Amino acid sequence: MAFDGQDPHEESIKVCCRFRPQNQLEKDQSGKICITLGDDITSVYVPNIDSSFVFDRVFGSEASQKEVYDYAAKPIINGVLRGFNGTVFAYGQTASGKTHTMEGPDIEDEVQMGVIPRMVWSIFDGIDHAADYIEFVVKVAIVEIYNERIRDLLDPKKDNLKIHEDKARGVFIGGVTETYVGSEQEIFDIMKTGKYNRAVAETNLNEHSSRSHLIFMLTIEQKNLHDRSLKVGKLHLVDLAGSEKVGKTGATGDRLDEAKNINRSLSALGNVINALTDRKSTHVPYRDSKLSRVLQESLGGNAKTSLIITCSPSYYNEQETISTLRFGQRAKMIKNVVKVNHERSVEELKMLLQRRDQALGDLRGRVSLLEQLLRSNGIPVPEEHTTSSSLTRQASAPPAPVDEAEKTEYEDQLQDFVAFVLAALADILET
Ligand SMILES: Nc1ncnc2c1ncn2[C@@H]1O[C@H](COP(=O)(O)OP(=O)(O)OP(=O)(O)O)[C@@H](O)[C@H]1O
Repeated sequence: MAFDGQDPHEESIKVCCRFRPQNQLEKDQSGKICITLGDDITSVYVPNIDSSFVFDRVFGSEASQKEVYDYAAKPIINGVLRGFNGTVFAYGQTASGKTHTMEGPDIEDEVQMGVIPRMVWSIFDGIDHAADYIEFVVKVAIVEIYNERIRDLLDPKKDNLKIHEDKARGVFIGGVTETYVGSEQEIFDIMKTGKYNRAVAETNLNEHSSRSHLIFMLTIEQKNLHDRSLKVGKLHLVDLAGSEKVGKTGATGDRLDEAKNINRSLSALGNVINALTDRKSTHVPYRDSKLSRVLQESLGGNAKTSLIITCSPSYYNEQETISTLRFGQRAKMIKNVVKVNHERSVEELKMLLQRRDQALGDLRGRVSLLEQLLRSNGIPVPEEHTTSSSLTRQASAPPAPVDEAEKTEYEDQLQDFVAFVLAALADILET
């Protein structure tokens, strides 16, 4: 495995906190604010619990979509274009601004568009500016996790997809529809299809968009046409379900089950984060929920990850805001180990074999030339040899290679043999 000159290295998760403006309900409740933002743009103080929380960046309610994207998501997208895995996810209570941040109120409006549409523009911009010997393939998939089932939003009949893991691909969702895309507009159309399929389920199965986790997955393969090497970057953009406590929702019956499932997957996510940041913990419970399993590489694994926690500034939602801030603070301690996913393509391997065969041919030619020289000087040419040490005692012709695995050994022996003949010739010249 090659790493594009960059060895695997540790990288902390980047955690940003975004406060939205107060909504009408909050203004009607009293309009009181429960937080004070620090002048340093990285801290937020909660007077009621006399605690400060420090993040990589804290965005106030006036922060633009572009500012949030440029700081929290763009570096991750650039990483994916260099062959790293990347994840941007939004966590916060219902109506705190997760969807506003990830999608935005209008995915085609330049000012209002959120992280996902901005990412689409960045990716195609990156592709347009890449060297012309790099060939790109971009694939998109969209799923939601609802009541512990993974549903394919590009083919809703697939409503219980399974998670698999193997050495080459890491953790992945088996059988998910991956659509090849060649332009920004194609991705926007796919996003609309996904949104439509999600909305159809909504009318059938209660209103659930804020109760399911939405995962937008994008894979970028880039083939270098010069050396045939292949890099694969995977991007996960995640809009989580609301994180509020079950009690506050006033849910009963099916809704209560739903709320418990959301809580279960979010608390499983919290447990994973706790285990990753607790030195005493030896087991990370990724398998306790579909969500934590899908995000396995993003938390403590091979991915550049950015978490955007979204909060209400209102006194009315203070408890949820504090719990979100604590979640973010804990996540900030996670260290991932990231590396470029540099895979060997079949063409690259064929080319390397071809080069080695050529080098072997060159060596053989050199050997027969040297043998002729030996013979013309009346020196007997050794018949067979096995190791370099036996060469010094009894020179011999190298054995024919049996298979590819033996070629390297054969090559070494040829080189030893050439060295031996050169030494013999040097002796002749001296005498
Ligand atoms: N930073 C912001 N600036 C202006 N309006 C915002 C901001 N964040 C959120 N809003 C508004 O607040 C409302 C709720 O936001 P949003 O739907 O994004 O919440 P959510 O966290 O995704 O909720 P859910 O968990 O239900 O999906 C929306 O009307 C949205 O436009």
